[in-house]
Amino acid sequence: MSENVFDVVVIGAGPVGENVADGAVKGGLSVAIVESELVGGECSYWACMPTKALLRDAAALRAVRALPGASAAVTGSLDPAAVLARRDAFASHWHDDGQVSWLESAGITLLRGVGRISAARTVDVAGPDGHATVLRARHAVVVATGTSARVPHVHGLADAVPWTSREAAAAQTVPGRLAIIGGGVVGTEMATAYAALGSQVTLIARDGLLPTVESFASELVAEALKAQGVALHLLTEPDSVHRDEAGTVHLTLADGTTLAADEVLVATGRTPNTAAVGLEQVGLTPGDWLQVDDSLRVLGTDGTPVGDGWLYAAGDVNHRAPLTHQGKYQARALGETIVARANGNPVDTSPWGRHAATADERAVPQVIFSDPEIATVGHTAASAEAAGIRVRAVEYDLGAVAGAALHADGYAGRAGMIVDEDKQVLVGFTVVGPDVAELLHAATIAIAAEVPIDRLWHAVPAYPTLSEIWLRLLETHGRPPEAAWL
Ligand SMILES: Cc1cc2nc3c(=O)[nH]c(=O)nc-3n(C[C@H](O)[C@H](O)[C@H](O)COP(=O)(O)OP(=O)(O)OC[C@H]3O[C@@H](n4cnc5c(N)ncnc54)[C@H](O)[C@@H]3O)c2cc1C
Ligand SMILES: NC(=O)c1ccc[n+]([C@@H]2O[C@H](COP(=O)([O-])OP(=O)(O)OC[C@H]3O[C@@H](n4cnc5c(N)ncnc54)[C@H](O)[C@@H]3O)[C@@H](O)[C@H]2O)c1
Repeated sequence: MSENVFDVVVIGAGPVGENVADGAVKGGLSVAIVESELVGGECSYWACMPTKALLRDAAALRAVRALPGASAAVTGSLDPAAVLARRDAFASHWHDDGQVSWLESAGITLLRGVGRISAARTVDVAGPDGHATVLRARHAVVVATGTSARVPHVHGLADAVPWTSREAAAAQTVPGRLAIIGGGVVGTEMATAYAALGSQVTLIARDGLLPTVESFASELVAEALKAQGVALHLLTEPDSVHRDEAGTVHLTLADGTTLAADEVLVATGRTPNTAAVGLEQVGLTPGDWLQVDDSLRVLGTDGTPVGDGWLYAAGDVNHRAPLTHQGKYQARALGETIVARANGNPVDTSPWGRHAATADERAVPQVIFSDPEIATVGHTAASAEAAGIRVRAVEYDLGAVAGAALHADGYAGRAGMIVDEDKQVLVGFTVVGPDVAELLHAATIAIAAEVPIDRLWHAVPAYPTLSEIWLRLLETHGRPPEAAWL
């Protein structure tokens, strides 16, 4: 067994672990990163990149078909083999050489194997060749181990060998019939992708389709999925699943409906990869999400940082905002935090402070790449109310904006903004419609910068663009009374 000492040890080389390591190295610290599968994590090989590649061709085709002159130039149909081949390239053919080279160029030491905390500031690495290494950290250990698909306890489901998001993202053939359990983001995006690739898709959504977004957005996507031939079974769930000898999967739903499919995809949420990272060594329960404070230090059961604050958790594993961009945002803050503490410098975790991941609570942007797309940031009306904020919600028909009508014939979309009526600032924004993803960042800036509504009236959208929705929403809300926010 060999032993090595570094300033920082990171467990998990997904997008978040990589960025924590990079930040610490740039601050002059030595870093070892431990990875048990592929450097780059879920996002690069089985999540963001391959799934968006599966969706992109169908979105482009839809855009062309909404314009009579352009659609005349499109004579064939989608080529699934070409889509899957392009997806393979975006998943780097499931090889991580490129990201390993980047680690090397950044000066980060990679150890292949499973990392496990064995004592304070100590990580044991069980290498694939049976070689064990002990890593000691002078300053910090960071857990960035992400999540795995959660498979619910449904009778017969595990025996039916279901697809998880990994198999859906990496499939080499398109099933004739695909049943999807779960109407969240994964379920909705994969229903969109596989319907376009030619599968007969059935989606079972216990809590309705996309239950956490504004209903005007989820309803438009539900209608569009139905129009694409997707069978929606809402507000019910599977009671039992069985794969017969011929390979057909049979599902019986709680409402008595029976279904048959060639594959079944489970998309019912995630479970943290903490079962084997040695949480018991620090008095925590293996398999639990990691609770963290504002500087991402792991908290013990008494709510105070573990040990003297040497253990951190970033990304999906802390359950704050399980998205790649938010995890990388945490990673940037955490890299600087570890460097500051190592140098005995102060750490600013006040709201919007240099070392605080405040946006995780106030301004999380997300694009759901359904057809039509949904783009959201900050609160919905329901979440603002639950947070005790006095808000006013206004909505507007996006299709009525000149830029939208020009963008596509029959453009159907809608947008809504949530205004904190006491502070007169935007706290939430949702838009649904074809090609709305790039509209989102303006709203993210308005929320993170707390731009007063009165000032937003001076941010004039160009004509004729989709962004004119901003003007219509402001007009619908009306100008705040003078000095209302003082
Ligand atoms: C189907 C799907 C699509 C998604 N699409 C998007 C999207 O479009 N946009 C977006 O922002 N987010 C998307 N997400 C979410 C995104 O994938 C995650 O937020 C992101 O991957 C989290 O990064 P992470 O570094 O925290 O964890 P991960 O990417 O999960 O990386 C963790 C790494 O740790 C390693 N590891 C785990 N345990 C150990 C151990 N004990 N020792 C050593 N290594 C270990 C793993 O092998 C893995 O490489 C999607 C998720 C799914 C499932
Ligand atoms: N474009 C993106 O940003 C993107 C894309 C995909 C995934 N992600 C992230 O990946 C994570 C996982 O997504 P997900 O869709 O798996 O989880 P999710 O939590 O978004 O949705 C899971 C859904 O499954 C349903 N469900 C749970 N148990 C069920 C059961 N037994 N039967 C039927 N339905 C059941 C729930 O009602 C819920 O709506 C999320 O954090 C998401 O943000 C992001």
